[in-house]
Amino acid sequence: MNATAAPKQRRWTPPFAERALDAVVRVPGSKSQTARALVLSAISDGPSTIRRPLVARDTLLMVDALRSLGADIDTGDPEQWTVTPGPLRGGADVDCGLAGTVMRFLPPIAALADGPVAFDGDPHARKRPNDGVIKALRDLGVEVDDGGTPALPFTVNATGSVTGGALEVDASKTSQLVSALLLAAPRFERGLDLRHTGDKPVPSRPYLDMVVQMLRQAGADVDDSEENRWRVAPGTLDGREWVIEPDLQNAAPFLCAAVVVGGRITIADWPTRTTQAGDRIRDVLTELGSRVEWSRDGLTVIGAPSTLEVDLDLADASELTPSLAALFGVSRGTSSISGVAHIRGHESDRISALATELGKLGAEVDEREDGLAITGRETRPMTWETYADHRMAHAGAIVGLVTPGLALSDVACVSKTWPDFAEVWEQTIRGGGNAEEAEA
Ligand SMILES: O=C(O)C1=C[C@@H](OP(=O)(O)O)[C@@H](O)[C@H](O)C1
Ligand SMILES: C=C(OP(=O)(O)O)C(=O)O
Repeated sequence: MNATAAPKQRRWTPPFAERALDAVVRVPGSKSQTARALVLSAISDGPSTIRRPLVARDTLLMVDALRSLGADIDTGDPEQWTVTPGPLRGGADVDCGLAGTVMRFLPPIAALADGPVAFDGDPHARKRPNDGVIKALRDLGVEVDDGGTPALPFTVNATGSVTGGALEVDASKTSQLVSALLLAAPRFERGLDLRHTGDKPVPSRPYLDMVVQMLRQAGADVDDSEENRWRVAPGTLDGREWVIEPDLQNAAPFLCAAVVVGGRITIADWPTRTTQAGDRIRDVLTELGSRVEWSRDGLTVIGAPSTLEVDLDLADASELTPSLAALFGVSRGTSSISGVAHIRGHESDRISALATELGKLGAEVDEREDGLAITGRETRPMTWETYADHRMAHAGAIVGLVTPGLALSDVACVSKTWPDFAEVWEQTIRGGGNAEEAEA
């Protein structure tokens, strides 16, 4: 199977949970850290290594794209990739798949190449918002040909350099616009003085701490002391060793499973300090009444099915929405999620997709512009549509724990960030998890 091609659909019946859970789960590396490490390594002055990278469709698409732009990337060892930068060349065709990180992070890098770079992706990727990136590049003096529609497909007509300087953007649809510009900024002749001037706040803020931290680790001079303003000095970046943390967003469905079914789930190697937005799940599950404990192995959640009544603003951790909405859809009580209007532009319109599927399941759902209120009711057998969205598949797996006769229309979409998700989920629910296997 070609790991970067759009996956062929596979129907899946997730396991029904027969007993309380007791498992240690090892989740693969952070998508967001792997993407940033790849980009920074490709524009550094020397070679880098990336330890424990995420090996999945999104990051392999990033690898392919950076190779076509001139980097030499060795992915032969899945535990450690090496990146040797080369001059950025034009003439490349970049396949973004459905990866927001590729479609946003790479156009500003492509603008530094010595010729045109064309971008396209999966059918739904053409619907994801990218007007911010295109407008920002034009405001920086880079010519972009989008055929009149500011979304994929488009071509960045690069000429080898970007002047940079002061720039205002509206990043309220996606934080990735800010991350994208900051990643390329050290290579702009005058660096970048970037301001978010939109009426609404930038969502998913922890990802901006992540990009600033990683830029500094690579030797960049970044000033983020003023709210909604980031200043990056021009300069070179150092090649280095990156160590990627486990992906906490991908851990979330497993932790939610402990609450739905009862029992304990440990996620191995949970970082004690992190900029990952998914770390928020610890506080959320504590607020929901679960026990959350650190141990030598990692982070353990001890859950029990109970009535859930919370109102969560998930603006900073919006990718948790599908798993938590699924949890609310199979629990007693009414809970709500707000602050996530922008996830209508994620891999699917997640608010509408969740409202539709949870409604079919039997839950009472109030779909709002920026979230959902959900009251769990008795569930009924159904086909849970996944909309080519990995996190909708995670949500379907959660509701399947207590819904006999539920099948997912497609589980292959999980290849975006974790090709083995379904197998690990089955092992975990049936007993054991995957940690011993990973260590063997
Ligand atoms: O920078 C990143 O790595 C990401 C930022 C977030 O994007 P949004 O700001 O669009 O939510 C997040 O949802 C996405 O999965 C990864
Ligand atoms: C929003 C997501 O991804 P992307 O990086 O494609 O925006 C996600 O993984 O939930």
